[in-house]
Amino acid sequence: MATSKPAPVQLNFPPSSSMEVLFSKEEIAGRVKALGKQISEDYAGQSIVLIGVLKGAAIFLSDLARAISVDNTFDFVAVSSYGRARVSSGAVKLIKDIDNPIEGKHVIIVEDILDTGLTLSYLRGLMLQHMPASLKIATCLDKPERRLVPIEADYIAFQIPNQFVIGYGMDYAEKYRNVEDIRLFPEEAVGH
Ligand SMILES: O=P(O)(O)OC[C@H]1O[C@H](OP(=O)(O)OP(=O)(O)O)[C@H](O)[C@@H]1O
Ligand code: HPA
Ligand SMILES: [Mg+2]
Repeated sequence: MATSKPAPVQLNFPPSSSMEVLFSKEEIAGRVKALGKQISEDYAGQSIVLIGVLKGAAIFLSDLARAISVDNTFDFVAVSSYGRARVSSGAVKLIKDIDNPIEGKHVIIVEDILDTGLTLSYLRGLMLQHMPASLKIATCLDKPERRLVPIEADYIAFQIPNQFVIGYGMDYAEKYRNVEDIRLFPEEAVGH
């Protein structure tokens, strides 16, 4: 009797230098500076808590925090999500909560990318339970075509079409987070 095993997933890791640059590090720096200025104006005279979503948002948060001139502190959360691309149930689970209370504080959740919206809509609900004075969302990238739940960011560096990207914190199978530009990951290299 023939038994058929599922084929092992083949992951290809082409060099990032072979990938098309969508946004150069200079363009990113320009947009981050502009967002920092906008946030500083919107929160003039107040202090804010930035909450980064590990791991993707770490690099954007570190640049954004330094582009904001009003008092700010930061904290991190981590979530695990299961088969986001394939399963529409979109189960998201918190695996690291905030370290410090945010009740009565002005909070901005910071993400690298808003894609289906499942991660941010889960986190927004969770953070609202902590009764912050206000809650907004800043994202480096917004991929509106992929949205499965209605959610929008308040601060967006760039909108992108439905293409997979890497760099500036974003990974493919944990690689390429340290790439300085945001680049298009080639469709043909995605593991099947
Ligand atoms: O809008 P969504 O469809 O929910 O997708 C966006 C989320 O997915 C990625 O994180 P991921 O869970 O892959 O983990 P990572 O941040 O550690 O890369 C990305 O960093 C966002 O957090
Ligand atoms: O385009 C993407 N790149 C990396 N991680 C992601 N998570 C959701 N979309 C993406
Ligand atoms: Mg993430």
